[in-house]
Amino acid sequence: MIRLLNVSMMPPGVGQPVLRNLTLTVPKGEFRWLLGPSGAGKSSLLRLLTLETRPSAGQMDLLGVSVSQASRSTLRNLRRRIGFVPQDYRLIGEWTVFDNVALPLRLRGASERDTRREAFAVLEWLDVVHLADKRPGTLSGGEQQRAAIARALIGRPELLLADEPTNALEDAQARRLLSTFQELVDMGTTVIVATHNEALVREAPAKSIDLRDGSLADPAPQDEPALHRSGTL
Ligand SMILES: Nc1ncnc2c1ncn2[C@@H]1O[C@H](COP(=O)(O)OP(=O)(O)OP(=O)(O)O)[C@@H](O)[C@H]1O
Repeated sequence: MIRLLNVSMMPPGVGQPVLRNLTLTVPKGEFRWLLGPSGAGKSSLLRLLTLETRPSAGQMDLLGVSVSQASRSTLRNLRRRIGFVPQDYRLIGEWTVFDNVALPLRLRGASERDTRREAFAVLEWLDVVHLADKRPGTLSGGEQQRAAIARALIGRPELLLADEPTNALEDAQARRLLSTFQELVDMGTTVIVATHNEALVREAPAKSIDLRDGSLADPAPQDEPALHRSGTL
């Protein structure tokens, strides 16, 4: 469950908030599109939800943790429960795809045996297992994007956040990614996907968080109960 109550966010050195007074709830195991024109605040909201930045006002509860009151170690544990696919992938160029994907588990001190098993499982899931030994710089944009998605999924996150995860994918791959999101939702994962891809949104209609100029375009629907907890997005 994600709950924001009157949350604003003002980056340091910026005179005005880039997110204003957001109040919204996303129940566990639900999917939301994160929509809005360029500059509306989608990436800023994802940065809040990945705990890269903190609210400057308001209250944010993520996966049962009240973020403003949480200790450093609580936040560190919370971060491990969140998977993020950044817009720019952030793959480490000197490492193989396998090592990039394995990183979250290695940071947690998982055994090499478990790490290999999980890494190959997510690489297969994302259809990039044949690229395990390649370096990101030798891959196409779509391949790098799928590797970044595999890295976000390796820890079996309870919350998956993705920033434009289909912008380098061909239509068939984007559709396939939609079914991966559906599988995650069916497993109880909360999934939030920022996108400009209107065709994709039409293909998988679901509730959305609509931002305009740092605020919710239409605050009311966020408070309505979920219509679909399973089945199609
Ligand atoms: N750290 C920062 N310092 C200054 N301004 C910022 C900062 N972060 C975001 N902004 C501003 O906040 C606004 C929202 O930016 P954000 O990147 O969240 O929008 P977006 O909806 O993700 O846009 P796009 O679809 O183009 O990626 C923009 O006007 C941006 O310039």
